[in-house]
Formats: sequence, structure tokens, C-alpha cells
Amino acid sequence: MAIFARGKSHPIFSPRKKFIYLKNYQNSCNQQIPEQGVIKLLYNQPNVLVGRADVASVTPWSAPIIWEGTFDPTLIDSIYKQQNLTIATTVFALGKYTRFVKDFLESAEQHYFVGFRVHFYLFTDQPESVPEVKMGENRSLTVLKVESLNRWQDISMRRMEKLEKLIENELVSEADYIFCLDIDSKFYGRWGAESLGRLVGVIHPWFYNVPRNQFTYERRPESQAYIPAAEGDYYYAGAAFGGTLEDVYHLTKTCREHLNIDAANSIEAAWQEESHLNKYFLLNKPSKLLSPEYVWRDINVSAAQIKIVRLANVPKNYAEVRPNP
Ligand SMILES: CC(=O)N[C@H]1[C@@H](OP(=O)(O)OP(=O)(O)OC[C@H]2O[C@@H](n3ccc(=O)[nH]c3=O)[C@H](O)[C@@H]2O)O[C@H](CO)[C@H](O)[C@@H]1O
Ligand SMILES: [Mn+2]
Repeated sequence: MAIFARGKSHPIFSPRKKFIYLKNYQNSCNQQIPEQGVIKLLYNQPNVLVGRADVASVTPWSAPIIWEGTFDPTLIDSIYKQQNLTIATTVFALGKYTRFVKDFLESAEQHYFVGFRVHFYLFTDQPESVPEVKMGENRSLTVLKVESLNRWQDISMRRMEKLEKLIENELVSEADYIFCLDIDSKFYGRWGAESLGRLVGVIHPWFYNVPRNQFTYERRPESQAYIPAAEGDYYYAGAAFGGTLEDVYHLTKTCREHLNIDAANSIEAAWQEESHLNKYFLLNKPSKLLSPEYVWRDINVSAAQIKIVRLANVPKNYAEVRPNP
């Protein structure tokens, strides 16, 4: 490889530790043995004949669907750690939703991209109410003040515009990947590098096992989010999406434009920006899908296919917590 043979001459080819992947003769997978600048990572031999048999782990367009048992956490983290990545993560907490911030951030410290550089961006109308949360090394939180809004639907939808502007103004040179998450949620299990991809959607926990004519897509042709009953792939959650900055920028910009067109036509999609996100993912197929493990309904609800809950909705009294019905 000529470029590497040049050695020190080019700064971007600074010497790095190399990984050699070995067959694992024991049964553990996380031993790292340093030896003359080389790290040997021991892990189980991949087996072509063994995998999850109870769920699909690939889409018809050949994008992986990530479930517990389809990846080796130590292996995948160590591959991505070589790239020195920054993962931007956005959440919004307006009105009474500030109550969710503490648990969200504290649980993220335990489970979310542990060992990676993570930069949280919290949009709130009450910066003074953001609790002190001890962040680990290489992890930071930026609080951004936004105006309060009277309707939860507007709060939820406006996120697209705020994200578009954040990426445009700040993130392009600051992060490699971004995830945009609901704040009324809490981490219970690992969420790591297996989730990284160019354009990433999460299969909604209420609709992974129902036919598409039951998906709650927007069904009125007047809306930009319209999807006819005989179309659609999966129903994606509005509570989590991500990818590279370029791809998520295009997603947020497109959804914001479509939300504006709908507003000008006095139509609001059935599930606000989630409906527009679903339309976007129909036309722009995600390169990776995350199973409902990544946005589960409620930690106390179980399902045969869900072997681990990584992030779950925090149950809430909608009438009490939202500013309007
Ligand atoms: C699991 C899932 O896919 N949830 C989606 C669903 O219902 P949800 O019931 O999850 O919506 P929600 O009430 O959590 O609102 C979405 C987000 O908006 C923010 N917020 C909302 C109200 C408020 O007063 N203050 C505030 O900060 C907060 O970040 C919250 O997480 O549909 C919404 C749009 O209709 C969003 O697409 C949600 O992501
Ligand atoms: Mn939510």
C-alpha cells in the first residue's frame, strides 16, 4: 500500500495501533493483549450458519436491522474507536418535559456510547432548570435556549427546523454522527457503535409486527407526508433517528420544508414530524435500521423478540405533562 509506505510524511497517516482479529479459543471476547504496538482482540469466530432466526436482520434493500445477537459489542466498538469519532446527540425539554432530563442524561452516562466522545445538545425554554449531571471524560452538554410554545405538536414538529439549523451552523465541523432522541426516555442497556450508519431509523415499538395498512402513516393525499395504504416499508419511530451530519441535515431540511408546506395548506399530519419522517424514509431508504430494542415502549413490557431493552419510553400522564390536550 503505497500511501502507508510513505510513513510519517503525511499527518493524516499518523501511526495507529492496528488490530488483528483472531479466533477465540476460550469463550470470552473482550481480552486485549498489547504486543509490539499491535492489539489482538479475541472474539468468537463468526458463524455463517448461526444467527437470529426469530426476526429479520436485513431489509429487502440489504440494510442491516440491529438486534441483540447480531453483533459483537466489543468488536464493533473497537473498530469504530479507531476512527476517533464524535457523536452529537440532541434532545428537547420544553415545559414540564424538563423533568425527564436528569434520568435521561444519567442513564446515558451508563449505557450510551460509553468510551466515545459524545456531545449532547439540550434545547430548552428553561436553561436554569437543567440539573447538574456529572459527565464522564470526553462527554459534554451544551444547553441551548429556545422559545416556549403552547402546543406539544408544535414543540415536537419544530425540532426538525432546530436540528437543521444546529447542523448547518455548528455541527458540520464538530461531529461525525448525530442522533436525535426523545427526552421522555431512559437507557437501560447498551447503545453503542452498532447503531452508527449513514442514515439510521428505528422500528417503532408499537408497529413492528403489524401489516402496513395498520401503520399510522398520514393517509390524506393533501399532506406532504401522505403514504397510501398499499405502500410503506416499516413504521419508524419519531423518537430516534440519526446518521452522518450530511444525511441527517438533508432529512431535517426536507421534513422542515414539508412541514411548512403542510402548515401553509392548513394540514397537520397525523403524527406530526413522525409522519414526515416516515415519508422521508420511504423515499430515502435508511442504510441501517435499529430494532425496537432501541426505542422500547416501557421497561415493564416484555415481548418474545426483545432480548434486551436499550432505551425505553418513560410512562407519562399525557394530560398532566403536555401543555395542551
Ligand atoms: C416513541 C415515539 O416515536 N414517539 C413520538 C410520538 O409521541 P410521544 O408521545 O413520544 O411524543 P412526546 O410527547 O414525547 O413529544 C416528543 C418530544 O417533544 C418534546 N416535548 C414535547 C412536549 C412538551 O411539552 N415538551 C417537550 O419538550 C420532548 O423532547 C419529547 O420527547 O409522536 C411524536 C409526534 O407526534 C414524536 O414523533 C415522538 O417522537
Ligand atoms: Mn416521547
